[in-house]
Amino acid sequence: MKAYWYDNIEGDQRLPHDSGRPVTPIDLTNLGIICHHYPSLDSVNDLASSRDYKNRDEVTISPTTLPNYEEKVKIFFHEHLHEDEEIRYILDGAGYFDVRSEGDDWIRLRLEKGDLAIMPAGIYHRFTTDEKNYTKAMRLFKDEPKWTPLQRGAETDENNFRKEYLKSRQEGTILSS
Ligand SMILES: CSCCC(=O)/C(O)=C/O
Ligand SMILES: [Fe+2]
Repeated sequence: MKAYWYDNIEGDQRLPHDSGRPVTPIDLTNLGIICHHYPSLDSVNDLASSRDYKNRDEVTISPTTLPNYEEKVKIFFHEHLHEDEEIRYILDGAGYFDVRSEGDDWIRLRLEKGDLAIMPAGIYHRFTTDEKNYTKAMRLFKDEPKWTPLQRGAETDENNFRKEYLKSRQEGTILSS
């Protein structure tokens, strides 16, 4: 996993957009983000049990495998939040998660095969593949596999999960395990 400040230069979202300014693990911890590199599924299974995640699915984001690819890519890259923690494990290929910093700037996380990221409920973020247009990811869910993105707007700023997230960041109460 590599983390850096996004360069904000207009253009293809799939390009690295690396400003050259690195983001430290402490910056990520302060946002409530946890990253691991797990070469085998055993560690993923252990993490799933320890956080009581009962379900999972796999998604292959590429033009040939994902129905309505172009539409989905747009939805993934539209800034949103979830009311659940988001855990993603990259099984193959690579992709970028952009997450909002405390000052509302974009931080880009490049995840490759074996990388796992946990993003807290309420954090604003978006996702894109890289230029190879291929990300195979495992999505972990506590209960039924459901994926509900709430696009950023006045309503999500008032969302209780968003408010809880901001509160927890002030208090530093999200555990970084
Ligand atoms: C790489 S998993 C597909 C994208 C996704 O689940 C998500 O929540 C993007 O923000
Ligand atoms: Fe998401």
